[in-house]
Amino acid sequence: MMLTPDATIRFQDVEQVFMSSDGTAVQALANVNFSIARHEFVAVIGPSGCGKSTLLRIIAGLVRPTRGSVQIYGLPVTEPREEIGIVFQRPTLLPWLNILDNVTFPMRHKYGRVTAQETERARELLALTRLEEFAAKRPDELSGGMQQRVGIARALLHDPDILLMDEPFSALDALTRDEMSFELLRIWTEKPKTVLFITHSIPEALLLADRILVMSARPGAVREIIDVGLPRPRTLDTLSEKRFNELANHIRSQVFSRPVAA
Ligand SMILES: Nc1ncnc2c1ncn2[C@@H]1O[C@H](COP(=O)(O)OP(=O)(O)OP(=O)(O)O)[C@@H](O)[C@H]1O
Repeated sequence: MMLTPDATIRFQDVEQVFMSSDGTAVQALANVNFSIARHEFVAVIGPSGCGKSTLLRIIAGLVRPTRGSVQIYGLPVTEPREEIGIVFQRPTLLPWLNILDNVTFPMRHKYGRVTAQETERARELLALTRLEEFAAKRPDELSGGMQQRVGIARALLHDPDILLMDEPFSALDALTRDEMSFELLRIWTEKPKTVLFITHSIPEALLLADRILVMSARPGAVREIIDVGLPRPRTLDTLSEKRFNELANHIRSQVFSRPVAA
């Protein structure tokens, strides 16, 4: 077995079977193998229901795989871990708290209090996500894109080394979505992290990721791992590069074509 010494996240022969409410077994993942290196940005793309969120929830320690193992820094995942931050599709902010208190809320929830240092850090993160002027506002005074940035600031508060993002921009309009992608790249460059980013958007995956994991339809398995290899920093010009379009076409054919029957 080849060891990847610098692997931050490692899936080995992972299989996931769920029991659905009517008692039938649903195989969500079959034989998933891959590794993510430290501070690598990996996007996951694949048909609806192929197990992308399940993959993320296994890394987060929220689901135990039926078979196989997942390791973070060489240790099996047995429960949620401190070094992980998660950003979901919608940020679920608390409407009665202002933006600053929403960012520090996980600390208050977990430890019953927020230290001056954490508040200071939350302010820094609001600056990083370009929201410093909105610290005292309530969530409903912010646009969808701004609320999503609050969700990102909140996930970064405990300075996680690993960031798991489950379609974080899918509820946003196309322009805001592009803007958020560049914003995320800027944050990731300033504060490098290992990122697993689930998306349905091929351009988004190409713009952001070092590698793209293309999954096959349920039961989900890794169909192909693509080295994006587009130069960084990525800009709007990246979208019109020849390689960008070639890769986009290739991924499209992978996601939409059915596997050949054995
Ligand atoms: N807790 C659960 N109990 C039963 N079935 C589940 C559970 N979680 C997920 N599944 C099933 O596992 C399969 C994979 O679900 P998952 O949400 O991981 O897919 P996905 O690729 O993220 O989908 P989408 O792109 O539509 O968000 C689906 O068929 C889903 O119904």
